[in-house]
Amino acid sequence: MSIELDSVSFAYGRRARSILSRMSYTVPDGLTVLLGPNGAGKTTTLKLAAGVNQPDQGTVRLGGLPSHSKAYRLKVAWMPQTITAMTGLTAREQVAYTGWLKGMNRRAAWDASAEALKQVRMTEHSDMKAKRLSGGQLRRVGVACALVHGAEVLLLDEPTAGMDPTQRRIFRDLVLGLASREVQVLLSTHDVADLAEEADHVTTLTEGTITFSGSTADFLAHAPASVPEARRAESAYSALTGYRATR
Ligand SMILES: Nc1ncnc2c1ncn2[C@@H]1O[C@H](COP(=O)(O)OP(=O)(O)OP(=O)(O)O)[C@@H](O)[C@H]1O
Repeated sequence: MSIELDSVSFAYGRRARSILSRMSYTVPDGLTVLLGPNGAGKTTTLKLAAGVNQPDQGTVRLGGLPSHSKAYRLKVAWMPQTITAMTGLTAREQVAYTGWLKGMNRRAAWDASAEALKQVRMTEHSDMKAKRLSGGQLRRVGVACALVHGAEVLLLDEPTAGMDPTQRRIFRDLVLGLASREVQVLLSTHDVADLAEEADHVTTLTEGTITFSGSTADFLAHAPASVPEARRAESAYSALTGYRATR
């Protein structure tokens, strides 16, 4: 079962220009990296896929469930670009609270919170006030919030932005582990080197248009044969979009 955007159009406001026009896209299985430059429409696409925003035209569905339904939102978890630490709450309380908001009872949310924090390797910080966590730690709490209610699809918006190389590595291993446990993951980034080579699929978005969606092998095949292995993802991205990759 996959999220399907069917001929979706979206503008921020009635008179605003359309950010997406008749976009059709099926989120692939496994781990997909959504690549695109600043302003390409990655966040907009993820918010539509999460049911946070509704399309002006077209439909967003998961196995027949429309994205405005509660059942849809229970199957899908979205991690926004900015995670807000809740004043006064510990990391564990913040994650449990998110589970409770998703409809879990208090006990289940409390237990699931510990499990989700374990998955993101934050157990030792679970009793720290969320406000006192570092940016990278707070992002991991954000992932735990996305994991807490056992969603089938995780939509992660620029989850590695602002992380140092060590945190990036921890995060990369975490995401790879999640996707291998049969959770569908769609992760946006403008850092091509991030995960593109380890992902199962790559989708590129340029000015609101999907310019490529396919297997990672097919994506990398767009790099000229002469390009060294370490630069293949960046080169394939430039060949497909005309944009230089950023780091
Ligand atoms: N709330 C908003 N109101 C009006 N316009 C918006 C709003 N959010 C985004 N936009 C516009 O929509 C377009 C796509 O933005 P979006 O955030 O989806 O891109 P993105 O690919 O996620 O970019 P970034 O990598 O910078 O996060 C941009 O032109 C942006 O200015």
